[in-house]
Amino acid sequence: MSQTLTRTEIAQHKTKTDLWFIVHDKVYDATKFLDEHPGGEDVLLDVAGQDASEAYDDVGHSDEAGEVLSTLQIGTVKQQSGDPTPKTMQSSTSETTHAALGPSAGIPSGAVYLGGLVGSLVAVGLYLNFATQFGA
Ligand code: HEM
Repeated sequence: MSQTLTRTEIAQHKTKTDLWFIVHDKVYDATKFLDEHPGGEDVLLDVAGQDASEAYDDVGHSDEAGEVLSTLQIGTVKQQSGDPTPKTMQSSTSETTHAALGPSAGIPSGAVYLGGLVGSLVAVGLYLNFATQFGA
């Protein structure tokens, strides 16, 4: 079967008797598989109607699991302009933002060093002045 389904449509199938989810842009109907899942039905209910790609990969499922998964496919995800950006894209964007802020943020270290040096010289000067006056 190769129907294309929107994320909004998929999100409506999130009950024990009607359970879909997405793994890598493919849509699966896991309703019949709920009872058989070696990892239990709760984890599948947790991702019902949602994108389960990360959760599925995190477990390190076997090739056998992948074969079962492929028998449950009912379609693919229809890409829409309002869809959330993939995680990898988001993190690279925020890294760029940090990098852009980096050089302009904070005081240059040279200025801090110079400030410290001037401060020390003033302190030594005051001490010498004091010592000369009072003969310490
Ligand atoms: C229809 C999709 C899925 C299929 C066909 C499937 C299949 C399997 C199979 C065959 C196993 C036994 C171990 C292995 O062969 O890798 C397993 C274990 C497991 N799965 Fe899934 N799985 C699916 C989805 C998920 C999802 C979406 C999650 C997490 C949200 C998940 C979490 C787990 C966990 C926690 C285990 C237990 C591992 C253990 O006890 O060692 N599974 N799954």
